[in-house]
This record gives sequence, structure tokens and C-alpha cells, in this order.
Amino acid sequence: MVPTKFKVQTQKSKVRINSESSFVQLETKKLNVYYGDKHAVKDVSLPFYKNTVTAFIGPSGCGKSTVLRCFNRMNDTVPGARVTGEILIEDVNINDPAINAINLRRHVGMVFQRPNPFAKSIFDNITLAPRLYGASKQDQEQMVEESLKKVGLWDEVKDRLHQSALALSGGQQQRLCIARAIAMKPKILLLDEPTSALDPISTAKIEELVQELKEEFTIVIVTHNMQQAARISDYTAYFYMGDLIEWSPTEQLFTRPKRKETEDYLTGRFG
Ligand SMILES: Nc1ncnc2c1ncn2[C@@H]1O[C@H](COP(=O)(O)OP(=O)(O)OP(=O)(O)O)[C@@H](O)[C@H]1O
Repeated sequence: MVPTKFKVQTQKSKVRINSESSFVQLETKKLNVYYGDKHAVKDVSLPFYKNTVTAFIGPSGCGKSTVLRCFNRMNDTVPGARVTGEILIEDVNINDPAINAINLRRHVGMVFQRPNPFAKSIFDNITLAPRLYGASKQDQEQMVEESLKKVGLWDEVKDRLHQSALALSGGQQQRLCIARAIAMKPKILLLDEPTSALDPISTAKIEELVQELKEEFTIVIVTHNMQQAARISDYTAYFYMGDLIEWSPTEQLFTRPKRKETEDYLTGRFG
């Protein structure tokens, strides 16, 4: 049992898991990742349920981002990286060499730690990829309005869509990056420490947004902030040195962890 003073408040009462949440959207089976001789991720088998948020927690270097990057095959571009095991998205193994990584990324959007808008207009940031797939002008306009409304940015930027995205604040830029990631209507949204560069108000907005977006997407978030994991996720996976130590419903993991190692991490005894 985690002593009360170390307990992180979970807000499960606010977390609504919808009826499709028993559907496994994404699954890893014996996932291993090597960087040369370094065995960075070891035999990780995990389900990710549709329209839920799963948080990855654990000390620096434990493999959280590496696992996340497998889901859109970003590790393909890392020299010396090797991935074994299966990653199934709706039963299709995305590690199959026949799967085109560019097409895969239409279904798996990603947002990074630092907001990284292109040095282009707000409008172009969202429509760049859809244009490559032949979206008409009308579709693009609809996409821009829809995705900016979803991230709560429309009212703030609707009169300056053709101005540079770099003129936005950090928090606005991160919401724009989320809008860009969801414009193509992916099935899965990956968030790699999306609030670590943001102030508390922008962080709260993104956390609220994640709760709204899970109605439509299956979300996986890497975070160093345990309170954040407790506040916004439905499931939490705790990693240590490449091993998955525990995966549980978030409320359970934070209040009644199954493993002593998890409890030690939550109570600050190591990590
Ligand atoms: N491109 C790379 N080449 C070699 N080793 C790497 C590479 N990327 C990550 N690693 C190693 O793999 C291990 C896992 O790294 P990863 O970035 O996944 O950890 P993390 O848990 O996300 O860490 P952090 O919380 O600090 O971001 C670490 O030992 C790291 O040094």
C-alpha cells in the first residue's frame, strides 16, 4: 500500500471510459528494441484500449519514448536500432516490412516535448500533410476549422490563420501541433511529454484537451509528472531499465500497486 502522504490524487470520477473502451486498438507482443548492443526495451506486451489514455511513467532512460516511437516506426530512422516482436494496430502487425511507414503515420499522430510548428502560417501547418494526400481547398478549410476548434484554438487564431505559427505562445504552438496531428484523423495519438516545456496554465489546457480528445482517439502519453499521469490517464504502465514492471488501471496503480518496485518508485524511494 502507498502511504497516504505519498498518494497522488486521481480523478477517476471525472474520467469517462466509453463503451468501446474494451476494444484493443493497439497491442504489443514481446516487443524488444535494441540500439546496437544496448537492449533498451525488453519483452514488453501491453494492450491499449480504444478511446482511453495510457500513461508511460518511469525514470529517465527506462525506455518510455523508445516504446512510443515504435508505434509510428520512428525508430526505423535511427541508425543501429532494431525492433523485434509484434505491434498490432487492429490486428495488423505494423512491423511487417510490407507496411509503409509514411502511410502508417496517417493513422498514428505524434506530438513532441517541445512545440515544433513549421515556420509557416497556422493554416499551412495544418494543411501541409493533407495537401500531399490531395485534400481540396474546401477540405483544407474545413480541416483547419475543425481541428483548431477541437484543440480550443479557433477563437484565438481565426483572424490570423495566414500569419506565422511562430508568433503564437508556447502553449498555443503546442495546441497547434496537436491540431496538426489530429487533422488527418488518426486512430492513435502519441504524446511525448507534451507539457514539459509549458507553464501551468497551458499544461492544464492540454490536460483538459487530452480528456476531450480521447472521445475520438486512443492516446498514449509519456510523462515525468506522476500527478499528470494520475489526473488524465485510464491506464498507467511503469517501466524500469527497459522492463515493463507494472501495467494497471491508473487508480489502482497509484493507490494499490501490485509490485513493490512500483510502490518504491511512487514513494520516491528510487528513480
Ligand atoms: N538513438 C539512440 N541511440 C542509442 N541509444 C539510445 C537512443 N535513444 C535512446 N537510447 C537509449 O535507450 C534507452 C531508453 O531511452 P528512452 O529515450 O526511450 O528513455 P526514456 O524513458 O524515454 O527517457 P527520458 O524520460 O529521459 O526521455 C536509454 O538508455 C537511452 O540512452
